[in-house]
Amino acid sequence: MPGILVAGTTSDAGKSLVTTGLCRALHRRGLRVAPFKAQNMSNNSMVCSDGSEIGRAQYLQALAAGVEPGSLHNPVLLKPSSDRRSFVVLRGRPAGELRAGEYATGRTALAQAAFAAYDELAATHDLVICEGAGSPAEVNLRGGDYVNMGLAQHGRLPVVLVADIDRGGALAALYGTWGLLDDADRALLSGYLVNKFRGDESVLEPGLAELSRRCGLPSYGVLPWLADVWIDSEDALSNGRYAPVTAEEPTLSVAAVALPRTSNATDLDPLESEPGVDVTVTRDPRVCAAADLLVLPGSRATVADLRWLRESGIADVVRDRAAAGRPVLGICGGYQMLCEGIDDPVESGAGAVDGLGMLGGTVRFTADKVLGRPTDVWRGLPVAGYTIHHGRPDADGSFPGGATTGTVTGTMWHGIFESDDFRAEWLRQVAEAAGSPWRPAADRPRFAAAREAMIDRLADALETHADVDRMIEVAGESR
Ligand SMILES: NC(=O)CC[C@H](N)C(=O)O
Repeated sequence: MPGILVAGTTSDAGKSLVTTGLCRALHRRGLRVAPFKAQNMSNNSMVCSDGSEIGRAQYLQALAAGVEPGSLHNPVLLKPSSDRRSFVVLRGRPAGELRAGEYATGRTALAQAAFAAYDELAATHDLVICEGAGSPAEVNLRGGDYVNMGLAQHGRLPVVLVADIDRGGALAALYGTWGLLDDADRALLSGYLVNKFRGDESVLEPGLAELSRRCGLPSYGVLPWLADVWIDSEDALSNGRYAPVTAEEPTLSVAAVALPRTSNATDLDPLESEPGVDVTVTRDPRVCAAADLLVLPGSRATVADLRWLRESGIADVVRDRAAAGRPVLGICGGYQMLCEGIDDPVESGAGAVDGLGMLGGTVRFTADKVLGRPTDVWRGLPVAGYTIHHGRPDADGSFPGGATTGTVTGTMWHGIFESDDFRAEWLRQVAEAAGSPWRPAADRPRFAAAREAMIDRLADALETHADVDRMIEVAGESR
């Protein structure tokens, strides 16, 4: 059965967006389509209904494709805990660690599992839309590659190269990618797609014509810059991802700490989606002190990030805020940091260390990983979340998945702010405690509906600006 590989000339070229949009566009055309990413390196993950853990982006792509998300869609997930070490999730379950030097040697088993997952998807769908990682032109990594050209060769997949024209150098990046591949890999390139374009397309046209003339690759189209499309990202929390609040309305300011090993940064998306709530991702203690709400997000390295928090001066801000009755929220790793003590022979191997002591009890890390999708009712409002952690605090349940003492709250659950009524009511209380005039608007957008609409806008953009027919056609010729 056919497939296609969406590869990027750089990280962040928009592969995930294109893959998501294609999944929806082909699903709308009545095709049985599935997303696939052989290996994702990300700390933004999600728990599927069968308890397996995959990248957030692939989870969303499966929803866009109208299929139940599962570990087949992202068989290998590497969760970096330092620059030289990653936790391995294989077919949705923890499978040890990988160190930087082992990338060439320790990955044969991962490649086999990834190819087997692709074959299974390909056998049961009309079309598999594969997303590459980074750039396929990293020829130094080509030997053990199973996510870019290695996968393309395995499945004989035609490749669509996506280039980000917003950052500049898109033509050179496309030409350079074409030029660096060996003949066998180059033969699989089927065309390119220019992404994030703003301005007059007729100015770009001669550049594309020259590029096509030189490398013989056709253009699949030019996708415009889509300002109002955000997506469950695989990348770490980064400043500038969130649009500032511009209206002359009361605002609730939220400072989210950019921990070095932030995990599940997507927890902030529903807060950002709330009209009048202004989320700033920061490492500045002054911004953390001034905000109405301070959020410590999840972390893939709780003890190391707690040390960083102390060194940054933000731990002092947390203490001052708690003493002054100003709101603080810790999510998962952030909650663990707020507890009295942490006993961690697993993630950091540090043993017993002091926490910030804002919430009670000791967090105990165990080798087995908690993966779940719990639900609760808080003040009559339904709350749903998901759990991905080794460390278990003594949560007293005074808050879903956690505890509240005064204005300091912790939860082990990710994704809880996607529960619309709960989000509004909790933020209303935060605004009151912080002395902010912000109140939730009656006609607030529902988060899941907003995300669905975004997926549809992506599909519309592809149908309008890209040659989707030709992509289906070349995919059909792949085997
Ligand atoms: N998702 C998280 O924040 C995980 C917290 C911590 N690293 C743990 O495994 O327990």
